[in-house]
Amino acid sequence: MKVKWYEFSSPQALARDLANKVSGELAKALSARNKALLAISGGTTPRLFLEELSSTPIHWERTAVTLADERFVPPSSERSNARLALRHFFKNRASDAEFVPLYHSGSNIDEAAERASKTIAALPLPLDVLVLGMGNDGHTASLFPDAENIGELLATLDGPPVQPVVSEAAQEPRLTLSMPVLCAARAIFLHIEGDDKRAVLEQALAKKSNLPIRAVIERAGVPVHVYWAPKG
Ligand SMILES: O=C1O[C@H](COP(=O)(O)O)[C@@H](O)[C@H](O)[C@H]1O
Repeated sequence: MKVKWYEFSSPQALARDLANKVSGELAKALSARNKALLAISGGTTPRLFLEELSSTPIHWERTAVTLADERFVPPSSERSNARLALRHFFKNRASDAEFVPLYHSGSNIDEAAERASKTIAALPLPLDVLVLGMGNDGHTASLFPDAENIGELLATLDGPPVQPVVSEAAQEPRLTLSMPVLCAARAIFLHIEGDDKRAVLEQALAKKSNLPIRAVIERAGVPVHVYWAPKG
C-alpha cells in the first residue's frame, strides 16, 4: 500500500513536525501558483496541529482553506468542524487565510451539499494539501462505513465535489469532499493518535477490507503520509 509512516513520541512533537511539513508543501504550491488550496479535517485530534500551523510563516493571504468534511450543524454548534478551525487555526499568521466553509444552511442535507459543491467547484482544484483524520471505525473525511450510500461514495469517479452522507455512526447528516476530490490532492497526510487507531489502520492496510480509509489510500494519486503519536 502507498503509505509512509512517521512516528512521534508525543502529540506535541507530531503537531510541530506535521505543521512544518504542511506549510512546506503550501509554500511550494505558492511558488508555483498564485493561490494554494488546503483541506483540513475536524473532530478532536487536529487541535494542536492547527495551532502550530497557524503560526507558520507562509503567504496565508494567498491560501484558501476548506474542510475535508463537515457536520450538518451551524458554526455555533460544539460539533461543527468550522468552529474547530475558526478557534484553533484562523488566527496568528493564518488569520489572513481565506476560509471556504462546507456548511450551508438548507432545508436538507442534499440541498446543503449542492450549495457546498458550487463553492468547492469554484476553487482552482486539485487541493495542494489534504490533511485527513480517521475514526476508530475506519471512516475518513465523512466517508462512514455504515453510510447509506457508501458503495456509491467510494466508487464514484466524477460528480459533485461535495457529497451528502447519512450514517447512524455519524450522528448528524454530513457533507464530505468526494473521493475524486480527496484522491486527487497533490499531497496527502493522515493524522492519527493512539493505539486503537493504529490497530484499525494496520488492519485496513494488511488485508483486503472495505474500510473507507483503505479505499482512499488505494485510490490516492500520491503516497499517503501517516503521522502517528501515542495519545497525550
Ligand atoms: O467525525 C469526524 O471524525 C474524524 C476523526 O475524528 P477524531 O475526533 O477521532 O479525531 C475526522 O477526521 C473528521 O473530520 C470528523 O468530521
